[in-house]
Amino acid sequence: MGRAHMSSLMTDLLRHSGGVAVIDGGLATELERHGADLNDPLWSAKCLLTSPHLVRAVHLDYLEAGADIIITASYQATIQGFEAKGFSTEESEALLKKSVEIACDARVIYYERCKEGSLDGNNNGRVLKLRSILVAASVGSYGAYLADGSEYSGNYGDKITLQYLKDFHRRRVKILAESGADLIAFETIPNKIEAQAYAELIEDEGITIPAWFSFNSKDGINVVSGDSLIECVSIAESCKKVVAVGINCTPPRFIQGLILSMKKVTTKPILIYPNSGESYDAERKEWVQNSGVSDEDFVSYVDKWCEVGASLVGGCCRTTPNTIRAICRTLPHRSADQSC
Ligand SMILES: C[S+](C)CC[C@H](N)C(=O)O
Ligand SMILES: N[C@@H](CCS)C(=O)O
Ligand SMILES: [Zn+2]
Repeated sequence: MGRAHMSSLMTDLLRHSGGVAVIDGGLATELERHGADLNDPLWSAKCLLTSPHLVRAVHLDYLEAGADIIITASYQATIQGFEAKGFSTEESEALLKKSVEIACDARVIYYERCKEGSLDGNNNGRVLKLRSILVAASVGSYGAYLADGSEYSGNYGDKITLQYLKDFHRRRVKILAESGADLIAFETIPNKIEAQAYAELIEDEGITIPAWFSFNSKDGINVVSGDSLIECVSIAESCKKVVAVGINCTPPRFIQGLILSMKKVTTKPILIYPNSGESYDAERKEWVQNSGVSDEDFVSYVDKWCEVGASLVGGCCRTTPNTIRAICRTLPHRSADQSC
């Protein structure tokens, strides 16, 4: 894929979707809501082994809720993590590819349903609209691999160098880039060193699909490690293969201020997919109940986010297909053709 084509992937999607594209909601927590047990070092990637059909069904639910981009179940899928479970390197690489295949299968099924749905005219509230859909291959941070909630602290210690992080992610990123995904979603990036590692890696390895960089924050000012958001976003800004930059898995109340900060240093499309605002107990691998916002409250922010500069909006952990459906309904250019 040439450079021009890389940047046109996102501009074309935004043009087709009327200026704002919709990202899916939390995949992992939706799998959990359907009964999956994620209390495992692989977290959601465990479902690639135990319940691929459920992963596909959840991708489909998000497409039928109106998402234009679905994110694969590879957030915590690493070759090192699979090998620790006894899989060979080849098997581990195949599991990474499988995460993308499942999402691509869901897209094919969705397009078939669109054709059938437009024939029988009864969509039961589902969005069945032939449109551009992108599959984003998730890459969670080194902290996610540690499976101790480190992606909410970003404190890796002095031993974890830039070179270490590049080597940790290298093979996984190459496999995902060649798996048929449309782009790579570097998500929940907790610190500057990991952003730098990704930026160098995609250049050094000649990665041929575009990427987005998405950071998380717990104070509405900096990224979770305390590193400057401005410096983190500047790394993304200087990387030509990065076609969007933004924030995910962060409470909705912080988002508006974070968009305004990012706008000072980026001209790239800004993406926003906050969590429900609930907090995560990393030791118990459980969410602290009743600490978040309702779908209505979440959606009440969306217009403002778009007004101040967000071009891609969705949800992260503990948001559901209902959240995504509500986001689509609130976007004026989409509501008219929701039930095609
Ligand atoms: C974004 S957090 C909720 C992801 C889960 C974490 N890496 C864990 O394994 O507990
Ligand atoms: N996209 C990820 C979560 C990132 S915090 C997933 O739901 O698996
Ligand atoms: Zn999340």
